[in-house]
Amino acid sequence: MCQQPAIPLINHNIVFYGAGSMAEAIVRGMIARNVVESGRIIMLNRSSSERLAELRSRYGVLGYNAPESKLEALRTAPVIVLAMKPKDAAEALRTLGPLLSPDQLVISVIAGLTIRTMQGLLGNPQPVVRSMPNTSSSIGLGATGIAFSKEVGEESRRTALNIFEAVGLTAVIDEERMETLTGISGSGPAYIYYMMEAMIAAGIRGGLPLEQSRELTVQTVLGAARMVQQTGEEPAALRKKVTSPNGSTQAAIEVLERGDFFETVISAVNRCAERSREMGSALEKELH
Ligand SMILES: NC(=O)C1=CN([C@@H]2O[C@H](COP(=O)(O)OP(=O)(O)OC[C@H]3O[C@@H](n4cnc5c(N)ncnc54)[C@H](O)[C@@H]3O)[C@@H](O)[C@H]2O)C=CC1
Ligand SMILES: O=C(O)[C@@H]1CCC=N1
Repeated sequence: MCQQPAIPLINHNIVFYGAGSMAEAIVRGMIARNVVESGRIIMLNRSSSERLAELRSRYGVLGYNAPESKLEALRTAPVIVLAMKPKDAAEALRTLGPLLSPDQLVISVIAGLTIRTMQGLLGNPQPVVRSMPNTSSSIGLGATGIAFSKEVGEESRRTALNIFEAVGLTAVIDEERMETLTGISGSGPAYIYYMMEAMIAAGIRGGLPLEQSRELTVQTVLGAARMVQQTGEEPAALRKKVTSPNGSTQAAIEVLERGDFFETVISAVNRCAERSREMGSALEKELH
């Protein structure tokens, strides 16, 4: 279970600029861990007041979409988390740049958006953090990659780490590795869900009721992940322990091998990384 800090760790306002799935996952995780008071979280959305009302009632956060309140929140927050889709990022950064003072920290969760492009679109060498979290942050089991611009001081580094450590594991990495990390942990939950969809479907086709097939699949994935974590054994070693010579598992693995499962997963991770770079290049073009 998560430990609950007695005193909220974060005692300043955090603005989420973009109030979609990823912003909600981080906010939910932080509030569940009690690391920040909900009144310190301000969520901004482009237009949907229903979405903000939903977030306010679910988490007790503040939510603004009126232009003046948004600008005021952006001007004054010590920390701004950029959490819109890449296609909306350039316009948002251009709006944000002139509002900021040099001590405000901008943390992006946007896939592909580089530190250089961020600072270029802001129009100044603002301290910025490039991060790549995942949606499991909402239950405190996130995995977040973090890279800092050279302008980020020790206190701001700690601030960014506090946010993401509150919602899971963090890995400080060189920015050049961020696309690979996106391919593993940023998008990774979707690959596991896809695998689970297939396992559940197979159970149903084999005659198991949906609920049973679902429960068995969930427990299997959870148990397998915990086994790797708690035993410290390599996945390959644990796989061997399940695989009796000439048994049922071996037969199943042979089918996966015929489908080139191992290399297919690696290709998927590589394509994800490449797509992140493509999105980053599209944003970089906005500089010119
Ligand atoms: N969903 C995921 O699993 C992950 C997403 N990300 C990144 O998070 C970012 C957001 O993704 P999602 O939350 O999935 O998208 P989403 O579509 O659920 O949310 C984006 C939100 O930003 C709002 N928005 C757009 N422009 C705005 C503006 N100018 N001012 C205020 N609000 C604005 C939209 O109205 C929308 O509510 C993306 O850049 C993505 O690369 C990163 C890691 C994982
Ligand atoms: O699919 C996307 O582009 C985002 C980035 C990582 C997870 N979702």
